Amino acid sequence: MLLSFLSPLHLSSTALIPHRRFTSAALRTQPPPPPPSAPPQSPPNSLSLNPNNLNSSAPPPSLSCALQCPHFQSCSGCTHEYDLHHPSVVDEAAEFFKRHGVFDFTFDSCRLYGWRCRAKLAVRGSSANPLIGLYEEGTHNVVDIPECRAHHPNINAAVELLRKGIAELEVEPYDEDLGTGELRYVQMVVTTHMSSLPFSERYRNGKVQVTLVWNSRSETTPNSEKLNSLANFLWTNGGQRNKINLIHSIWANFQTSSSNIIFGNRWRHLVGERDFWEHVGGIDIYLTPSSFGQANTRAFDSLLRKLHKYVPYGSSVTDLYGGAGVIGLSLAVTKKCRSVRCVEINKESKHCFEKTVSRLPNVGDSNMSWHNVDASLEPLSWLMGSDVVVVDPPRKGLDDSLISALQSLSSVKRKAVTSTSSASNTKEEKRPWVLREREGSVSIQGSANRSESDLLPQTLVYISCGWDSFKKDCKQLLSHKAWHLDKAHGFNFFPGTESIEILAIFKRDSGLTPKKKVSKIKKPKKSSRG
Ligand SMILES: C[S@@+](CC[C@H](N)C(=O)[O-])C[C@H]1O[C@@H](n2cnc3c(N)ncnc32)[C@H](O)[C@@H]1O
Repeated sequence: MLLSFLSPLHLSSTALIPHRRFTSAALRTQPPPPPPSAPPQSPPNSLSLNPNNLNSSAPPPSLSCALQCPHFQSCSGCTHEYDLHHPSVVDEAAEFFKRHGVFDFTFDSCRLYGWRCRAKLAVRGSSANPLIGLYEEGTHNVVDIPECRAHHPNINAAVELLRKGIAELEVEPYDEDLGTGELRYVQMVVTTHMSSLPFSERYRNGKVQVTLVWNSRSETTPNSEKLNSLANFLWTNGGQRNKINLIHSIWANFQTSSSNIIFGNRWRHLVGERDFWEHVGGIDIYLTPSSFGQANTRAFDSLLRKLHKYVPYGSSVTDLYGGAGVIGLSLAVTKKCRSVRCVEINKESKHCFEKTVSRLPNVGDSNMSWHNVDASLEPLSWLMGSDVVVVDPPRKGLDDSLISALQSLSSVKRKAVTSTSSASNTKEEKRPWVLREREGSVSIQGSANRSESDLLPQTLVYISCGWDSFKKDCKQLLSHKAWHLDKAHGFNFFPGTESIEILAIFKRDSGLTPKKKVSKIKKPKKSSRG
């Protein structure tokens, strides 16, 4: 049997193995959790860590930053119950960066509760008693998590509405062993972008886009009537005409495969607003239910705002592993970039890129493009022509070919590369992968027309969700003396776990041994008195 543990931690379309839990049952005290609609405040946000103090004896667990979730022992989502504001990997990270010359690593503890704006949940059990949640660790038993402390409160509210709908309409949850039943999974994604509300009320009033993963090939199969009834139930009882006004829209995804892949290829918009917008990094971004999206909207916004500080105005930026180009486009607007090229393997993101560009303010001068390309093929051609390269790879880290290209930049003979570069050579192109790439590209020409093909990146921005792969990649980049680490920051993207998001800024070394400065010996001034 295929192992498939559904974990909320990461965002692939397959289920993942949950983290091992490190906790002492004896430490578990049970004060009643505060109501989900009023999450307690996070502690002060940005902590500057002094690595010299990090080994002092650990303070006793404090309830002020404790998870206090009734599902903690059974659900596989969270692995840590105490000190949510300071996962222990932060201390290791501070030490690591200190060893590599960065002494002012900071960690932003972000929002500790109600932070998850994107969740994929399995639906099992029976129509009279549906279970909607994650797998118990090491099993395929789904645990109901109605009071999850990580979920945005409106995800929990939408799950409760779904539970009622399943019972009332006698919708059959999926049976993994038999392959029978109707509803397999549900994805809930919250948008907090409601410009009609004052900023302080937007997060709390987030609306939920619901995707029902239905066990049939398409909307024409006999059981699709039940799907429409369930969508109508949710919309009537939680849509914009209802006073609860909780649901943004309802989509269906059709999946009959017996594998552990959550989504099939067929998506249908059923009811509510089709367009889904969020606001991060100073821009409105467009997402479809099938797009990659960060689960922790607020923490991602903090990371982007920090990142803006390291990109000079008017830069030329390449955004590798760029998804729908959120990072690149956010820089295009806030830093008035001359050019932004986004490189992404998933062609589904192209539409989101185009829609996002359509709402960007004041980017008249900027050339912006999106390319449906594997970043590991011909990576040098994407590095050339930019001052700043941003990489935001999946958890496994950078592809080897990209690391080699980054290591070799100093020795690149500019002319030789630009003449063969797929990004710059438009004449008589015969290479099939380049031709395919052009077909999958979108290009928005601004008025900036300076030739940039001979630029070499001076700054590398590495955004990482995989601490182990980051350490490995970082050591490789530093070992060739091609780059040095300049700054590093951590963000609490997944409170309750040992995963943190890293923003690291590397600067390129020329590869030349610096010439010794000839010190000018000042002649002593002659005293006017002789
Ligand atoms: C962590 S996500 C980051 C997405 C985007 N930067 C964002 O914040 O929305 C990693 C992205 O890399 C893409 N990806 C994975 N392997 C790739 C490759 N070899 N070449 C280009 N993109 C790739 C994935 O499809 C995914 O969209």
